[in-house]
Amino acid sequence: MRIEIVSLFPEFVAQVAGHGVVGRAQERGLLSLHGWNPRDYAEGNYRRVDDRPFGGGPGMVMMIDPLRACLEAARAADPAPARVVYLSPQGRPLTQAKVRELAAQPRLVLLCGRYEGVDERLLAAEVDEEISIGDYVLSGGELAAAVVVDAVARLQDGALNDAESAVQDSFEGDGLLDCPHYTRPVEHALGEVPAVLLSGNHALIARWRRQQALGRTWLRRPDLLDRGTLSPADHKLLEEFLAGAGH
Ligand SMILES: Nc1nonc1C(=O)N[C@@H]1CC[C@H](O)C1
Repeated sequence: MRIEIVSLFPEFVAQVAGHGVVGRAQERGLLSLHGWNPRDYAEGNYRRVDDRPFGGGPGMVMMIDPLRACLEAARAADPAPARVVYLSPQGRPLTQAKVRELAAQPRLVLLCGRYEGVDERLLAAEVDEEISIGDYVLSGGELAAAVVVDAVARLQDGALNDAESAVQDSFEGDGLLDCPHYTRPVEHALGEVPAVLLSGNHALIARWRRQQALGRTWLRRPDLLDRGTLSPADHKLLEEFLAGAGH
């Protein structure tokens, strides 16, 4: 998979996304990141990329032509069809389902805004979809792009040493939150490890983990739990969990 990063700070994303799983995915040739800076495509002595907003108001807006020329160069860099994504609070929320959809694309162009944002005419002409990583305002879209790169990279075949961990992660598969995790030492001043995890009984361990995932989702993110789609076994596990938790 190839990802073009269109940004006034293109090296930013490569630095943030160059470690761990994402760095390894790049080393394994599963993913390549390519930075493109609209300032390299701006005209004039000052290579202007932004200007004041029509209608007045604070801040600056990114201009059409440097971005348009930059996007054209990024598209032309590879024959694979590219999905152009603009990161912005006005976008649809990034979910694991959306990550899976993006991870299946041969190529992505991630457009990172700065200042107040981008001239709407450029967005209408060039962008396939807007995506938000959350309901807050960042100083630039680069961190959001790095989030997309990380989430997409780990889903590339061969990126994770233990493919199972991608399935067990929160939101994978059934959309539940992840169960709690423990590791050595068994005894610690901060508490003990649940005995079931030391039992060696894999069926009981799987049951406990499923019950914890259901219970934690119900307690922390009930919006993710559509009880109507739960199996009878899951209903029973959840009821048992809630009874034990005094709910
Ligand atoms: N939340 C978000 N999810 O994706 N991007 C953002 C975000 O805050 N972007 C900034 C808004 C103005 C500046 O141009 C960049």
